[in-house]
Amino acid sequence: MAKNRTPLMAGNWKMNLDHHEATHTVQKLAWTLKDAKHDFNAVEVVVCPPFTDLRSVQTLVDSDKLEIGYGAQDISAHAKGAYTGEISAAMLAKLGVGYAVVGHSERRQYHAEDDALVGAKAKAALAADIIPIVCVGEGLEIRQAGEQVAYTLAQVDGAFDGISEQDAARSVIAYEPVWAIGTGEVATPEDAQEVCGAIRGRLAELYSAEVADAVRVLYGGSVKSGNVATIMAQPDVDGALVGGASLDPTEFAAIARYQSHDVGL
Ligand SMILES: O=C(CO)COP(=O)(O)O
Repeated sequence: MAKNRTPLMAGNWKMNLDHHEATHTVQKLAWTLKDAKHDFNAVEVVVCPPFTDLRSVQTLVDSDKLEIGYGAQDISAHAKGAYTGEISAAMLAKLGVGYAVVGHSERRQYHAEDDALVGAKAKAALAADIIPIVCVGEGLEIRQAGEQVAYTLAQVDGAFDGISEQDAARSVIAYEPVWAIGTGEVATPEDAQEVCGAIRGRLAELYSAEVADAVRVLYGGSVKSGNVATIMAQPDVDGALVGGASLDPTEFAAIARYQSHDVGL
């Protein structure tokens, strides 16, 4: 069955590239895609730089009328007030931010974020019309025990608890098996499909067939231009959340076009 969801290619830069480098990278990405006559309506392209880059990226995107979207890597669950170091959804919305990654495994691991907090962040994003990219995925031990589906679906249940059908329908979920992040150990297309398909099935149970059909489920973990096409061929994979390979604009442009690009990554 043909997918009727617009694929989304999102680059998570993590803690890389200052605001000067961000400007160069987004410019080069835009030019490369323009040269290739990329249809941004056919495949959406988004970068998620560090917070300190967002204003520069906004200025560039606005002044050059780029079709590249941009998102944040995290968002506060709180609206405002005495939360030192946090960035609110309203502040991000003011910068034209369209997406926010929530619950990335690195935040779960290093900042002890649990499903309840991830859900609260997703709700804060949605309330400001920012689309949350809710990250889920199992670690190596869970995978070795064959528990990846149950584990990941429990994360989906927790993160979407209390989120309305309408809000769920415009959310994005990224399945990122922790063992495949930054390791070069990409999940097989079948591994990705197994869990992405199960996530869609769970959305149908939690909400409705319409919500399950609307939500974009991304795969993330060592995605490169050389493996993106087979991953994207899976029926329930609607895009990729790309870490390391998104720092190279030529490579990320190739990924967005599902085309192999030999940069030796
Ligand atoms: O964590 C990731 C994206 O959020 C994946 O990172 P890599 O693409 O570097 O494996």
